[in-house]
Amino acid sequence: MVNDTNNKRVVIKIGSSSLTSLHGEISRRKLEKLVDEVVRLKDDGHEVLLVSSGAVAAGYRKLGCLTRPESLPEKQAAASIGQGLLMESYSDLFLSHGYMGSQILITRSDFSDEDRYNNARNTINVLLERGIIPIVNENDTITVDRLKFGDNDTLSAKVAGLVEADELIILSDIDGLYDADPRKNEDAQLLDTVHEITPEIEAAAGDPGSSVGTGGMKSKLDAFKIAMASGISSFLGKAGTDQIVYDAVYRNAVGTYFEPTSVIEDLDQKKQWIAFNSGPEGEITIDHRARKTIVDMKESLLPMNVHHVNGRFKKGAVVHINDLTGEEIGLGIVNYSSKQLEQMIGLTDPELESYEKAAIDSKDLVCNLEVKLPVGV
Ligand SMILES: Nc1ncnc2c1ncn2[C@@H]1O[C@H](COP(=O)(O)OP(=O)(O)O)[C@@H](O)[C@H]1O
Ligand SMILES: N[C@@H](CCC(=O)OP(=O)(O)O)C(=O)O
Repeated sequence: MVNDTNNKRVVIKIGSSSLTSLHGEISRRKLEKLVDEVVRLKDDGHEVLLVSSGAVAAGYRKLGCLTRPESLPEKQAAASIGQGLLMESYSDLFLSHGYMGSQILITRSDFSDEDRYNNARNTINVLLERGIIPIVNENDTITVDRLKFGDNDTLSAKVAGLVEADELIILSDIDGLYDADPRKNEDAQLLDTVHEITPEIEAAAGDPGSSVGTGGMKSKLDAFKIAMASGISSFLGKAGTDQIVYDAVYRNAVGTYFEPTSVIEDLDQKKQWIAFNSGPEGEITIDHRARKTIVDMKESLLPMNVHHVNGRFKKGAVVHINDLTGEEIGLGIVNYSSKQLEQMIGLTDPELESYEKAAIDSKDLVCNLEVKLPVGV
């Protein structure tokens, strides 16, 4: 994080429709506008990281497709062309202002492995501290569907958590979050501040607004939930509006501000990784009393509280924790393999004494209540 308290670490996510024309070309004008704003923030001393979509949208035409392709191999081939073109344009524009951009392509599996996750953080920190503008996108060309983040909205929130950003700004083709899908309801009202993403707000979120957008408002809400639980202030506003990014950082912009969750402690880096990035490998079931211990009293889960084990996992794996009704309570990192845990079930207290460690330490345990969203988003 930057040292001067006035200077912020800002993550800006921009969608495909805000960077490209309808005909599958990069819009130099749109890109220039964004770059000008980033440059202004940099000149003010802020650190800026961009999460930029647009690889598929910028490449499909050059691939010979008249419209955005549907098939995965064609989308991936288009991204392979478009990503290079996007980076070329960003680099040119940033260099013309004396700044340097750098490319970072991430897959979901890079984030589900804790070492690679920490490594990504170290690399990005070096770039930010040296004044470079990292430009992140999903590694679309090689990622198979089931391993995709899927949309850059949640990717941007996970990246903001990774680098402990102060602000996450998501730019879209709409000027904020409305209390109803504005395409279906002309009386829909813009919400200027959101403290909690309630079921009513979720019900009002619809699909993408353009033929090139992928996430829609639903994926933006998932992103804001992650940011809020990670203690990051966020903003949703309309790309292309005059100095929207600059004004959002100084809280003068028209749009929707999402406040970090205050009733809940911010998740530390380890818990953020467990909750939002890890790939759980199995399940353990615990009883009602143990649920109280870990959820209400925030204590470690002891081996004697493990009722049932599902799946094969090693010590150090992340597992789902369920109660006896099957409801998920949270996620945690186990200190024992599934085989060891199974052997412990049914042992008496004195027999369990030889196992010195908890089944899951409280520092490695995230409960749904803590993050107020389905864990593992
Ligand atoms: N409650 C809502 N408030 C605002 N926009 C909404 C809402 N529900 C659905 N939308 C639609 O979501 C679109 C933005 O998502 P998307 O098309 O994925 O944008 P982008 O390509 O900028 O990421 C808006 O254009 C709007 O039509
Ligand atoms: N990674 C993809 C974009 C994925 C995505 O979320 O797109 P968008 O909804 O336009 O932000 C690309 O660069 O084409």
